[in-house]
Parts: sequence; C-alpha cells; structure tokens
Amino acid sequence: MELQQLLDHLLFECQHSLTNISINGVTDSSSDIKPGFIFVAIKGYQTDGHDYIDDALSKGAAAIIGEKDGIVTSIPYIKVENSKKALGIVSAAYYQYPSQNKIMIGITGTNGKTTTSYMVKHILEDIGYSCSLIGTIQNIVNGEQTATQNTTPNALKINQLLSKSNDDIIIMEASSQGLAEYRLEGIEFDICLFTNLSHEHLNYHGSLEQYFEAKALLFSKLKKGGTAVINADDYYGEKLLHRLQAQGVSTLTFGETADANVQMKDLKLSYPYSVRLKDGIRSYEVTSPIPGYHNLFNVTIAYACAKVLRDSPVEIKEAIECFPGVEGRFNMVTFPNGAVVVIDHAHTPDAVLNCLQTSFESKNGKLYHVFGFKGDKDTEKRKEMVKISAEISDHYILTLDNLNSVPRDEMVQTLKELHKEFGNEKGEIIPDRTLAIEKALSMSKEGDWIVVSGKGHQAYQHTYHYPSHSDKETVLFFKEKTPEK
Ligand SMILES: CC(=O)N[C@H]1[C@@H](OP(=O)(O)OP(=O)(O)OC[C@H]2O[C@@H](n3ccc(=O)[nH]c3=O)[C@H](O)[C@@H]2O)O[C@H](CO)[C@@H](O)[C@@H]1O[C@H](C)C(=O)N[C@@H](C)C(=O)N[C@H](CCC(=O)O)C(=O)O
Ligand SMILES: Nc1ncnc2c1ncn2[C@@H]1O[C@H](COP(=O)(O)OP(=O)(O)OP(=O)(O)O)[C@@H](O)[C@H]1O
Repeated sequence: MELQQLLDHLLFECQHSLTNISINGVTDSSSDIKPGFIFVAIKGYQTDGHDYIDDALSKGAAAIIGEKDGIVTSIPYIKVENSKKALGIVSAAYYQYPSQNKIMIGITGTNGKTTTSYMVKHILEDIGYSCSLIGTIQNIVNGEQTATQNTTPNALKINQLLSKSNDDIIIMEASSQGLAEYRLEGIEFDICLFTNLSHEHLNYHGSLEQYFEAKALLFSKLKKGGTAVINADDYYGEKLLHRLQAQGVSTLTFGETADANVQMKDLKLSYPYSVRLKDGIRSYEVTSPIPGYHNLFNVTIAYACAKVLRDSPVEIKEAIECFPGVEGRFNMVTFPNGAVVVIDHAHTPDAVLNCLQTSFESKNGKLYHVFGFKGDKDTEKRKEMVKISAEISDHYILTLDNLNSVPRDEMVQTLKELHKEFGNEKGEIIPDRTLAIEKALSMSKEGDWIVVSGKGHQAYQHTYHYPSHSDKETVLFFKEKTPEK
C-alpha cells in the first residue's frame, strides 16, 4: 500500500517527500519490524518507542511515525500530536477499515461487559449469525480462541483481528483505559451498550466523572444510524442517554424504570431467577440461566442488544435460557457436605455486593467470603469492599490476590489495616489464598455458601501452599479430597 494512502486521515508534519513509498506492514513494536514497515513510536508507561527508531532504521523500516520533535532520520519521520491515536488511524487505513464492513457491537460499563458479551454471542449464534469476540477472557475469531493480554487490545491488534475475521458480527468489550488510550481509534460500531458505572479504576481516571467520560467515548464511535443501548436505571446511563438524544442518536433503554424501552418487571430473586421483559405491548418472562439480580440486568441488556439486530423476542428468550454461563462468573461447585462454593470475578464494590447478596439469598446456613485486592489497582475501592463483606457475610477471610509490583508484606499490612479499620470481629486474615479457601471449606456445613471472589477465570500470579493455578483448580482439588457422605 502507498504511504500517502495510509496518511489520508492523519494530521502530521513531515520534512521528507512521501511519494512512491510502498508500505508492507504497520507495527508499534520494534521486534516486529520488517523491511518496508511503518514503525509507530509510542511513549508507553514502561518504555518509549522513540528509543527504538534507530532499530527501526536498521531493520529496513520505510517510515516512522512519532510524537517527539526534533527527530532526524534518513527515511520519512512523520510527526503527529499523539502516536497512540495515529496508530489507530494508520492501522484502520492499512487494513482497509474492517470495522466498516462488519456488524460491530461494543460493550462498556464497570461490570457485566464479559458476561454480556458472551451472552450476546450465544444468542446471535443461536439465531444464525457467526460472531467474533474480543474481550477479557480471550479473543475468538473464526471459532479460534487466542489468549489476550488486555480486555481491549491496541488499535493495531483490533484491526488485525477484524481483518482476519470471516464472522458476520464482532462483539467487543471496551474498557475505559482502552478508550482513553485511543485503542479504539478508527473503529466504528453499529451498536454500543452501556451496562452501568460504579467505583473502579479511579487511580487511573482521577474521578468518577472522568471515568464516565472515558466510557462515553465509545458512543462517539457509533456509525451513522447506529444504536446506543443504555441502562436507564443507572445515574450515568441516564446522563449518557440525554446527551445522545440531544445529538439525535438512536437509543434503546432498558431497566426497571417505567419509561425504559425494555422494562424489567416482576424480578424473581431466587432460583429459578427470572424477569418479565415488557417490550412495547409485548411481554416475555425470561428465566436467567445464571443467578443474581445483576445477571437479570445482563439478560436484559443482551435481549435488548439482540433485538436491535433481529426483532424475534421468542427466539432470543429461548437462546438466553440455554446460555451455559461464563468461566469465573458465579460458577457454583457443590461439595459432598452440601456446602456450595461460588467462584466469581467480582472485584468492585458493586460486583461484590451483588455476588454476596445473591449468595446470601440462596444460602440455607452461613455465608463465608474469601477475597483480596490486586496490587497497583484502585486502592480507594478496598474499604468499601471490606465494609460490604463485613456487613453481609458471617465470616470473611482476607487473602492475597495478584500482587503485581506490591511487595507481599506490604499487601499483608494493607489487609491488616483494612480489617482493623473497616472490618469486624467476624473476619480474619490468611495471606495464602489456597489456605484461606481450605479454612473456609473446613468451617462449612450443609447449606452454607462460600464465595471466593476477585479472580474468577484468572490464573494465579503466585505460588501458594497447595500447588494449584486458579481458584477453580483449588476448589476442585479440595472437592476431590472430601469424602462423599
Ligand atoms: C498501563 C497500560 O495501559 N499499559 C498498556 C500499554 O503498555 P505500556 O505503556 O507499558 O507499553 P510499553 O511497554 O511502555 O511500550 C511502549 C511502546 O514501546 C514499544 N516497544 C517496547 C519495547 C521494545 O523493546 N520495543 C518497542 O517497540 C511497545 O511496542 C509500545 O508500542 O500498552 C500495551 C499495548 O497496548 C498494553 O498491553 C498495556 O496494558 C497493560 C498490560 C495493562 O495491564 N493495562 C491495563 C491498565 C488495562 O488496559 N486494563 C484494561 C481492562 C481494565 C478492566 O476493566 O479490568 C484493558 O483493556 O485491558
Ligand atoms: N450487570 C452487572 N452489575 C453489577 N455487577 C455485575 C454485573 N455483571 C456482572 N457483575 C459482577 O461483576 C463481575 C465481573 O463481571 P464481568 O466479567 O461480566 O464484568 P466486566 O465488566 O467484564 O469486568 P472485567 O472487565 O473486570 O472482567 C462478576 O463476576 C459479577 O460479580
């Protein structure tokens, strides 16, 4: 492809002639540069891609894009305002704007993105579409699963996945960091979903308002004629709704609020969980295959999203009811003694509240809660999570989660302080996660529920007393060791 063609939508300065330069690929990683590539130098959190410009020259790059002034090279140096944004614009051009040729669904919100994305995929496949999925647990393209480092990968990776996909529809989770870091630059959507907004990632965004504005960026990427599907019960959902309506964007709302387009009525908050969805003059009772008030919302948003593409409520309802669930989202394991263990990814106060509340309403005995906090992440949310656990559970065990760069002793000290300040006499601290789970299990009896939250599908980052690699593996290991009654 001609270099000039790639730069069509980019604002830049360049001292070199840009004619007759052919580009064979785009990359922002010096290790992937091949002759004829354009190298986009990005200043990251760990490394500055501009330091690899000499490397790019020696590997035969045909042009460099960067945001630093005063760089002199023998090949065109294309100076832009923001390299991350430029990566999006250039990648979309190189892969010929693949998002324009697909039905694109983007999902944002604090909680429920992963669950909803899998549910939407399941429904749409059930009614005859093929779907790719880009999200937290994995990417699935043409039925092939690949590991992912980010919920929302960078713009280059997204365009590569889109151009590889032969599926009809792409369902993407859009994280606030992804949106703020221009990972969705150059991507357009047919349907954008807003699940909810609550306390999370404030270490990154600074305030709830800024966090909301990052989420709201997704909706500026709607194609002409696209639809925004919004939680009308949520304060920020309502704010977004008014903003989009003022811009003439087509919207579809859901929630318990009376004027929602898909109104949730008669919520049944015990097994079998169900909700009646009032959709215009029609009304459908839908049984949720996964427990919890929060999952009734996920069912509703998935219904509303599918309905935008195919107005077949009965087919959609039937598909929802046979949804198999998602790895690490309210996964229940029943022990021989009759206790139930729930493994859940809840790592925000709102998610912990939902997960504990659901377990509280389902238990027939005591409720135990094993949880911790990821190092380097939002620290402000921790006290709320401890307060909620102290309030709802009968006994909580604070334990370790991913430490990231935080030393173990420092995190244990943090747990002690949180326990002292916001917990109560019902709690204790067992740093080793596998021992914490073992302790909760040893206390449990028939009818008790044990919630192990925070990690869900994620593999352990550390080694513990028992040699397992995830909460699921730990729980199943103990289940195997427990004699049948
Ligand atoms: C803090 C953050 O956002 N980091 C993201 C960022 O990494 P970084 O800034 O550290 O990158 P870097 O290593 O400094 O490299 C900068 C540039 O130099 C280049 N480089 C680097 C080394 C080299 O030898 N040669 C070279 O060219 C790199 O290719 C890159 O272009 O850019 C990477 C590529 O896009 C991301 O994978 C990475 O996400 C990390 C893994 C991460 O954990 N991010 C979190 C904050 C995040 O984004 N989370 C959300 C989900 C949140 C949630 O809801 O739970 C997500 O979407 O994943
Ligand atoms: N609609 C919802 N409202 C509130 N909490 C929810 C909702 N859906 C799921 N949760 C809770 O949030 C946890 C994470 O759910 P899910 O993975 O679907 O969300 P997410 O937005 O993708 O989060 P992450 O990006 O961190 O994975 C679940 O394990 C559950 O405890």
